[in-house]
Amino acid sequence: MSYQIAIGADHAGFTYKEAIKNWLEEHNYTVTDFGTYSADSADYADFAHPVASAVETGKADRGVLVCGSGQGVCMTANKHQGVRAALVWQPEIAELTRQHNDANVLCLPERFTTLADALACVQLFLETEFEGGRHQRRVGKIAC
Ligand SMILES: O=C(CO)[C@H](O)[C@H](O)[C@H](O)COP(=O)(O)O
Repeated sequence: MSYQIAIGADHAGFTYKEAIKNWLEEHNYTVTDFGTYSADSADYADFAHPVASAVETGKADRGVLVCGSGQGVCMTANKHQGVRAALVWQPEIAELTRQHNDANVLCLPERFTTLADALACVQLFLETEFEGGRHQRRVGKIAC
């Protein structure tokens, strides 16, 4: 069965969201695109909540969100139970947040990272395994 990815962005993340969607589809992921669907000004929470809900309810295996700084989508997604949304701007951080934090939603800042780095982050986020062990204990302490 194909891996399900929920994706979303505001206007400031629209260009990278489109490029990431194309990359995911070229690599045989199944993508649900929650918008936005143009570069017109929009509110990041309107797209981050549906993506996070899809991960929270198991309708998506992972989520990818993009806004200008990555902050607004990340704050919004982390309001959802079971969602561990990580703000990531370079590939090494993408790898670490999978290995150490078992992140299930990737938040990217279009205004502060290159598209090449953003795509590398997506690839590492999807292909890197959680290490468990001491990190499992710590992740277990996040929920309150
Ligand atoms: O949520 C954000 C900041 O925390 C995002 O970067 C938004 O994309 C940004 O605030 C949008 O700004 P704009 O001036 O309305 O384009």
